[in-house]
Amino acid sequence: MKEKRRVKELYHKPLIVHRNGKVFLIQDHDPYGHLAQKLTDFADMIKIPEGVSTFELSSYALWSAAAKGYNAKNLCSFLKDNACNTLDSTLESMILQNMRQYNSLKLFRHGKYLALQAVRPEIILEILKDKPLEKKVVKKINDCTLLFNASEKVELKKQLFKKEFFAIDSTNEMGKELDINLLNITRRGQEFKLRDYQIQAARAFLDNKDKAGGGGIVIMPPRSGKTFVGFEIIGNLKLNTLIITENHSSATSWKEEVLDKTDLAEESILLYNSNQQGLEPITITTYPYLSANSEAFEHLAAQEWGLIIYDDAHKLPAKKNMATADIPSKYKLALAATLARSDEQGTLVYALIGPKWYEILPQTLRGLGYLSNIDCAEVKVPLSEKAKEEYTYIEMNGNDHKALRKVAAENDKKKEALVHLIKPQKRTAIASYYKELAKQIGQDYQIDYVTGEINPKIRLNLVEKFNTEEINCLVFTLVGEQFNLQNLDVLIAISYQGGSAREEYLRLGKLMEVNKKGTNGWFFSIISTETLEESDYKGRRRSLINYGYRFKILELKDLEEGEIIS
Ligand SMILES: Nc1ncnc2c1ncn2[C@@H]1O[C@H](COP(=O)(O)OP(=O)(O)OP(=O)(O)O)[C@@H](O)[C@H]1O
Repeated sequence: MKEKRRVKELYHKPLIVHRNGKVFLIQDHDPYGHLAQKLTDFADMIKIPEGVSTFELSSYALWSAAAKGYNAKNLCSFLKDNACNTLDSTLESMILQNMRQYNSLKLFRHGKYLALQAVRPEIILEILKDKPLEKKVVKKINDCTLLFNASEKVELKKQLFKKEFFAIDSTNEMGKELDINLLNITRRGQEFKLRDYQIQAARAFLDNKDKAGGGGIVIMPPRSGKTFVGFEIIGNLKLNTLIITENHSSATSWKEEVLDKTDLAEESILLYNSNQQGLEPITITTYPYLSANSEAFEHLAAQEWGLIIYDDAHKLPAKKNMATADIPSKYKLALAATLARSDEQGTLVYALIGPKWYEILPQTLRGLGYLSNIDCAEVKVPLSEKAKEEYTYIEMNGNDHKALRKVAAENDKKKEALVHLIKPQKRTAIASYYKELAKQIGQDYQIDYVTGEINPKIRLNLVEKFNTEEINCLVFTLVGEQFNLQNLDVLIAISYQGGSAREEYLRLGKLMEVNKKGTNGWFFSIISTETLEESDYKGRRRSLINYGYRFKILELKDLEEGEIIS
């Protein structure tokens, strides 16, 4: 009895703060997720599975917090008030040290050079201890200032970041004025109003932007309206803007939205895909286009932008995209659903662009009714006799994993599960990594399919037909990832790009927007048991569980026995 009381007392508060900076949140103590949301102000969300969420007081998150106006003493008091353990003194000094970093280093132009100025000579001495940084120095002009070649900016920021130094980039240009206003009634004639959290996100950027050289990050889940946060910021800054997106489809959709929801004339908005074009006050382009066309890149980089919006900013740390961070602009906004990357370089965005000014968690938006609740299920089916024979043959003769994954993907038995899951009254999308499989399902069940082989115009037309509810079911491959499928009830995955957690999150993202009926979304993944596909899927399932989703495991007989989708 005494022991029980002791344990209860031990966990009578919501947080456990580890000396290495990990913060564990016991969700039972935070039923509405307010504390989890608060933690995003100064920590990075690592995972939020049911039960206990994990956050990390990383150096960049603490630097961001200091930039937002938090002080180390208040932050430590907050942690102490909410933690059931005693705060380790080494952690307290780590917090203090990291927060002191804010405003201690500045980058600015010095003639044709880049100057890095520290508030104390010891910081410069520390920097010079790092060989790669020391090698880049052109000249030391005094105890607190080093000069570098201007072309080294991105590399310099990258290396400073590696060593956990954060420099405020004050090299930014002025930009040109732009007369632009958001419309309350869109050009398509609909009422338009920003949601409260979108206004907060834009305010967080606008209020803080000048504290760290004009750059900053906003993190919001898929389908939460990051585009509109971007508009609110453009509408307030009223400066010429370059928008860089992940692909052509998303660039087109930015253009359509700017046209629909602002008073800017169509000729002032440009989809930039040829360096022969003149630039417009709002120019939209893509990372792949810029990385493949150095002339176009140079052309854009020679302008004085007022604002650059990096959409899907998790793409920025990719080697081929990183140079885009060097395009000069007065302000820079990075928009992302997550900074997670398989190479773990996502947080480099802090160094390249600036602090995290705002983050809202998916669970907060689900609680507010802006994102739908999604039921996830893994449907396990055995290999058919034919597939089993093929699978075993490959295993015994070279064990080619690519070939094994394909056999598992094309397992005939999956179709038995599929017929139970496609309901005429439910709006359903079927996702397949393998295009032949997508085509075959489409042909076997007379469902329209969107694959890379289909003419882009026809693809767009099929998506439009789906979104206007002329058709209720669609099969898509990787090319379909870029399209927004509206008012979806069910997503069924039938084949996979190995263990890609990103593909999993993008697929799930298609169900996140609340459907017209306000019912839960259903996400089914059909998996061939005792194959590589099954082991790949474990990691994918884990990644969604870490975002707070719950999984049911179903077998064929469960589908045969009863109605799974209500
Ligand atoms: N303020 C709003 N008013 C009306 N609809 C909204 C609003 N905000 C978001 N939406 C809806 O959410 C959808 C998603 O918006 P948007 O494409 O900007 O999200 P996103 O966060 O960029 O998503 P993704 O990460 O998938 O690109 C919009 O098409 C719209 O239907």
